[in-house]
Amino acid sequence: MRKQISILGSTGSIGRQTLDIISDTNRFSVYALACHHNIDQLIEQAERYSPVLLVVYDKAMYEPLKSAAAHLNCRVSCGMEGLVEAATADPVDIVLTSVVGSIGLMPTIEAIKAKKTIALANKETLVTAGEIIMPLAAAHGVSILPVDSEHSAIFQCLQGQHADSVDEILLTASGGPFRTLTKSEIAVRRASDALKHPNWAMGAKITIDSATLMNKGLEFIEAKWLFGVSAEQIKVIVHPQSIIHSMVRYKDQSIIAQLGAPDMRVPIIYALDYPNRYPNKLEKLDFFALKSLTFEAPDLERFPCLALAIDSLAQGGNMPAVLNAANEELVAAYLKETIGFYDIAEYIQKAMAAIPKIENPAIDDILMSDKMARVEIRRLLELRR
Ligand SMILES: NC(=O)C1=CN([C@@H]2O[C@H](COP(=O)(O)OP(=O)(O)OC[C@H]3O[C@@H](n4cnc5c(N)ncnc54)[C@H](OP(=O)(O)O)[C@@H]3O)[C@@H](O)[C@H]2O)C=CC1
Ligand SMILES: CC(=O)[C@@H](O)[C@H](O)COP(=O)(O)O
Ligand SMILES: [Mn+2]
Repeated sequence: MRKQISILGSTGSIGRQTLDIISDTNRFSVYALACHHNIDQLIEQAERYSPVLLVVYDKAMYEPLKSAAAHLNCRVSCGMEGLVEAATADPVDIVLTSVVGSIGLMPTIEAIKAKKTIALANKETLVTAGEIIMPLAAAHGVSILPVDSEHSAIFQCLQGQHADSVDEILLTASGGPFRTLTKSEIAVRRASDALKHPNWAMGAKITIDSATLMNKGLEFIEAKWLFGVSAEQIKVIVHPQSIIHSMVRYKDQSIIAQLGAPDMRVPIIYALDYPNRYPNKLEKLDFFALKSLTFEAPDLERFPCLALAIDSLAQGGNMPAVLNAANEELVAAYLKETIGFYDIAEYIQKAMAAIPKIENPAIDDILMSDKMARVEIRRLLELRR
């Protein structure tokens, strides 16, 4: 029986690679495809993959989507209700959450309540509400299968091992495009420079996060919740080649690593077809073509966003949600070239200081904190105009 999959964010980098890799298999049927506003691409995907449901989040695009989909045999929906419908419909087995940003939180929660397997690419979900999501998934007997390459690697390194034999998680980072630059050189780099990731072709937001090392900070928080370790048990190691996708050090000093070419289709299909290893036709990693694998410590002075993310986790409560929402707003501003590289860290810090801390937040507190952080960032950026 083919598994029915809903892809939230099908028009993005992860969504497109997912459709690419599953079209080589006969394991999956596409139940729903969802996007923010790129309905032209959504229609092209629908023509090829024949989903039952198409969703556009932007309500202004609902009528245009309906007209464009008139020749297709599928339902059309919009807004958060549409995303939730895609995430919870009865026939759906797996929900791939590959939207960007904290918008992924509510559909994921509803999918968990509907007992769907979650293939989680959207790291912002666990960053903002990992403390709520993980127990919720456990209570509903739902698996959260990581798609993020490092977390897929760690998950693979943990297979068949006892949780209490883990010493630490070694989370690898490429270091991004500014790894070798001085602070004053980085300070004047623009989004067009930051968008040149050395190893991965990804969406704009995560690519900027890689340049600031916020991506590694978000992944640090994601790892804490996914694998139930303490922050002290997670070490970030800069590994510029992105061949080792992460490692686990065990208490006997054995280290298990997962390696491969930097290709997201590997962790995507691993999550979707877990525990199988689908025999795909992707390029084989050629060890003799690799010059070397190197390692460095992260520099928190040049990349303060990593320290801020770790600090938000130490503060706990709603602070990671505040950090994340502030970062989303600031990355959007950096992409528009209205702020500089180091403004991102500076204003995140300001938002974290301004928003009242909430211990043990409920989902409504998380959503409110997310909103407050965005309002605060917009206010601060308006003031400096
Ligand atoms: N790209 C990668 O290699 C990796 C990505 N991730 C994570 O996966 C997630 C997606 O990243 P990526 O694919 O790069 O991002 P992209 O920017 O390439 O794609 C984002 C996708 O989300 C959709 N989207 C955005 N907002 C909404 C919304 N409100 N409602 C519905 N759909 C929405 C976009 O639709 P539209 O096209 O209409 O704007 C698009 O389909 C992020 O959380 C990222 O951190 C994790 C590891 C690797
Ligand atoms: C492909 C993937 O998982 C990204 O999150 C990637 O890890 C980004 O690279 P760095 O953040 O290590 O630069
Ligand atoms: Mn990653």
